[in-house]
Amino acid sequence: MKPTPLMEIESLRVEFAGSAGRRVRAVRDVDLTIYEGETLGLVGESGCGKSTLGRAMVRVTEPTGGAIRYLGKDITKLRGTVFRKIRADLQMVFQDPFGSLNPRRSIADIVAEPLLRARGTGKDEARKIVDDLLDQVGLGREAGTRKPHEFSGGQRQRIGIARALAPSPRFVVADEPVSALDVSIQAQVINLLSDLIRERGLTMLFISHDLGVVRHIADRIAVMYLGQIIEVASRDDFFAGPAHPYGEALLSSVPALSKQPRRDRIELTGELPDPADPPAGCTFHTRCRYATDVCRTDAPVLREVQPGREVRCHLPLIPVKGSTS
Ligand SMILES: Nc1ncnc2c1ncn2[C@@H]1O[C@H](COP(=O)(O)OP(=O)(O)OP(=O)(O)O)[C@@H](O)[C@H]1O
Repeated sequence: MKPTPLMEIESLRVEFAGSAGRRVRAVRDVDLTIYEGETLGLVGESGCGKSTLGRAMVRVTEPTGGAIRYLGKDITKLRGTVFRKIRADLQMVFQDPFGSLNPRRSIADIVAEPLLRARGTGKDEARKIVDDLLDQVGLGREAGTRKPHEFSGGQRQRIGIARALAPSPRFVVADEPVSALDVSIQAQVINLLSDLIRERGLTMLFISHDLGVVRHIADRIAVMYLGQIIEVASRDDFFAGPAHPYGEALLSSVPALSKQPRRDRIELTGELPDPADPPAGCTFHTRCRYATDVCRTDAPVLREVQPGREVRCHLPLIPVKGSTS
């Protein structure tokens, strides 16, 4: 059966005013499709634009240009009640559960809030939904009467997840949901998210700089570099060998995941260039060990090199379909 696109991002741009009148192009003409029921892992170094893209998809951050189609409908210009209804379908789990929970309110009120606001659910029904959710995320309904400071980091992230799921969303952006947690707790929260994704048929954008975490949860991987998507592949294809030199370097830097012998590991040298002033040609050429003249002058486009596999590179590291060379 052909997968149904749930979110289709077209030429999406997000720009911020930087210092000295410069414009930070955090998301640059991104095209990306997320299919119903899948978890897409979005990876890349800090500052490459992952959070901005995720936040723009659910319009926590307003895009500067381009389209975000949710079930075929562009939601970038929607306002008022029409948007509020759709907004309930699109939720976010944040990295820092403590920072995103109001310390003075009870857990039941915190979890119920998006349900009452976005769906207009009655108080009694909301209470029942909240109780069930607190059970489902493993805290137990008794947790509803307590306050955020009474919980550990992992428990607070469970509260954050319950709150995001309260309005029964179809699409969830999880932005580094386990990076603030101890490694021993990370696996528990990832397992919980995986169970909830399966039980509820959720579609998810899972943002992380940690490839080890992404490998446990994502069906497909999208790699971002300086505001652009530079590779999209199934999880198995990506971990078997990325097609973009940047993905290769990222994977090579995680010894436990890399298939390369130690002596062949590739080091990613140099800083991420300034997003307000990206290099000409391929933006990765300044750090790429394979770069040739064309990479310094011509910007590559994101193209399908094998079925289901896209790469933005003049010299991909895998055979290109239809190529005779
Ligand atoms: N509100 C803002 N105003 C100005 N610049 C911003 C703003 N938000 C993000 N940026 C800049 O946009 C670029 C992308 O940031 P973003 O947080 O999306 O990256 P990221 O890949 O999610 O990194 P991290 O994992 O560190 O959050 C960075 O250069 C960042 O400094």
